[in-house]
Amino acid sequence: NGKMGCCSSACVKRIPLEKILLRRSIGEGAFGRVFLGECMDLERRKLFTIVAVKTLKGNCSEHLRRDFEREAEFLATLEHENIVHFYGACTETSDWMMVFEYMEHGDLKNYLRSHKPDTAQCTDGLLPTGEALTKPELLKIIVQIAKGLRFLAAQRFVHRDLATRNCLVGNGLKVKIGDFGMARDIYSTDYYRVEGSSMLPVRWHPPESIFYRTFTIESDVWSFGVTMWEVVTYGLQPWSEFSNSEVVEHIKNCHILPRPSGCPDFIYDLMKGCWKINPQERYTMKSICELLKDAEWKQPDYLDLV
Ligand SMILES: CC(C)(C)c1ccc(C(=O)Nc2cc(-c3ccccc3)nn2-c2ccccc2)cc1
Repeated sequence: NGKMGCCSSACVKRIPLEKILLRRSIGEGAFGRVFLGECMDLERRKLFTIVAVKTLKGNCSEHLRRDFEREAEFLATLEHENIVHFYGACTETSDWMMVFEYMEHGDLKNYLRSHKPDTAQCTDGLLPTGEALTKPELLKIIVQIAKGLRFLAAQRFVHRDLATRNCLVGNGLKVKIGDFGMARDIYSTDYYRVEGSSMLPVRWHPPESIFYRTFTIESDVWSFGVTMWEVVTYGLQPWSEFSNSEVVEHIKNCHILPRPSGCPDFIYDLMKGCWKINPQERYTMKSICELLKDAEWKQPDYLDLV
């Protein structure tokens, strides 16, 4: 089900079943469930580690199991502070388990939506669960996703589904790219079932991915631009005024998302650099990280009242 890349020599750490304690379900999807749990003897000097455990339903096909194995092998090779850490797998029972680091605040899309400034809050009736995120904090989130994606690009890994729904938030506003394959269940409106093929997140895809089904490091850069737009708007739906089929038309006509109110020009210029129609003209994640390095959110808020 996932799209993790080629199998690698890295062996996956085998975690014995008796070391894993599942506490409560934190996610339910078509292909399995995710639990909050504890894992013994995972880290030195620690009796147990709080973990997120993704289970793969026991009755799934042999093909899915092979997929699962390959994904686990590949995940084990990716180590970066902005990529969700994968500890290992347990295949002793019919329900296989993948053990990940636990990110306390869940997915970034939900986190942004529940930390919006008051003004925009009352529209959807959601009560703020915490303080609104400040502009400098939004920039800090964008920088962390950029570093994670730069690392994946350096590993020649094409993600194909970068979006805030597939990023996770931990304590201290730690943000990492990673997910449990639940996005199509939890955020089904982000996906469009194109004729006969799988569900595609067309609002995050460049023209070449939608029309030629090519996915590259450069198409991930386009998705990063849309992900920045999501962060700056505290989790708005891109092209929310259009249906999926209208969005496909829009992208075909080279329309790009408008500058969100309050978004500084230097951030919107970065987005536009990710949305060049010619993939080769788009910024690289390396150049984006450079440009973000010395940037702060200088734009005072009152400017977006004009
Ligand atoms: C950022 C890293 C490299 C850590 C990464 C990259 C890709 C995925 C991924 O591909 N997720 C993913 C999608 C689906 C998926 C479900 C249903 C339909 C279509 C796709 N499953 N998974 C999944 C499978 C096993 C473990 C966890 C996640 C995750 C992290």
